[in-house]
Amino acid sequence: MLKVEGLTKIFGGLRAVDNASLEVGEGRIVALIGPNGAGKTTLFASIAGFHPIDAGRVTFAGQDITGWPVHRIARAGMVRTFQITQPFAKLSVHENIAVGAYQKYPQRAQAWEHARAIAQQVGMANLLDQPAADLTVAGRKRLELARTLATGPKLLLLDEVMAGLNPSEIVEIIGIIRKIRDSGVTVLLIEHVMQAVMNLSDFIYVLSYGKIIAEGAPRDVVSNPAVIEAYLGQGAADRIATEASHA
Ligand SMILES: Nc1ncnc2c1ncn2[C@@H]1O[C@H](COP(=O)(O)OP(=O)(O)OP(=O)(O)O)[C@@H](O)[C@H]1O
Repeated sequence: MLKVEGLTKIFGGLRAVDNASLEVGEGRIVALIGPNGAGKTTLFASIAGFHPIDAGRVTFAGQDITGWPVHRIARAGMVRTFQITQPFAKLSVHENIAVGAYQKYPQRAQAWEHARAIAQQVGMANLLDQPAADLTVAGRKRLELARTLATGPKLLLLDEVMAGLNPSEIVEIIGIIRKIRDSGVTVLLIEHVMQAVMNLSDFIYVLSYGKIIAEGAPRDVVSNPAVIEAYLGQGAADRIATEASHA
């Protein structure tokens, strides 16, 4: 479904993403993890057309989409969420979701009904009439998810949709994301909540200083010494192994 080859994005002198390659197969949930500032959001934005890239190629659903503008990529079926959610505060939850739904259903009545179905899918059916401004953090995260989902994507790029949620809210959103995948939408997600990453992902890529330093099944990736070093600093993998042998 998505293939990224050798993507590089430079800001000034900084290689925020450095020759990164990844693939997301149809129907999968793939995670992109890495320490703060590793370049995850930049990679997402570059894939989805928000930044011009300095090198590399992005292929989506069989088409070379490198250099396409955001709206054309979105129309082709790839949409992203934002870490900082910006709903239309004065509009209701229903209206906010309908804004996304219009891209798929130009007729008002259909968009309205589709928005209702999406609200149901993300557990917001009882909040339809609330102004977005009144939502909790968890509610705003769901609304962001709903707005993008309402556009009818083939591939959803989710940027830290669990940040700021409490443990029970995380469990709920894990269930929602799994259901979204089961409904036929492929998912690529950036996430710091490891419980969720381990629980949800079929495959993980690890980014550090702009480079993909590891990839594989969740269990293999978290025990990879290069990944432990990237998160905890140089020598950490050895220290953990030594402590484990003394335990
Ligand atoms: N528009 C920009 N202009 C200049 N530098 C940028 C820009 N956007 C990001 N950067 C820099 O690129 C690097 C990667 O940032 P990015 O936000 O992609 O990391 P991240 O892995 O998503 O981090 P986090 O997990 O904290 O969200 C950082 O050093 C950041 O300061």
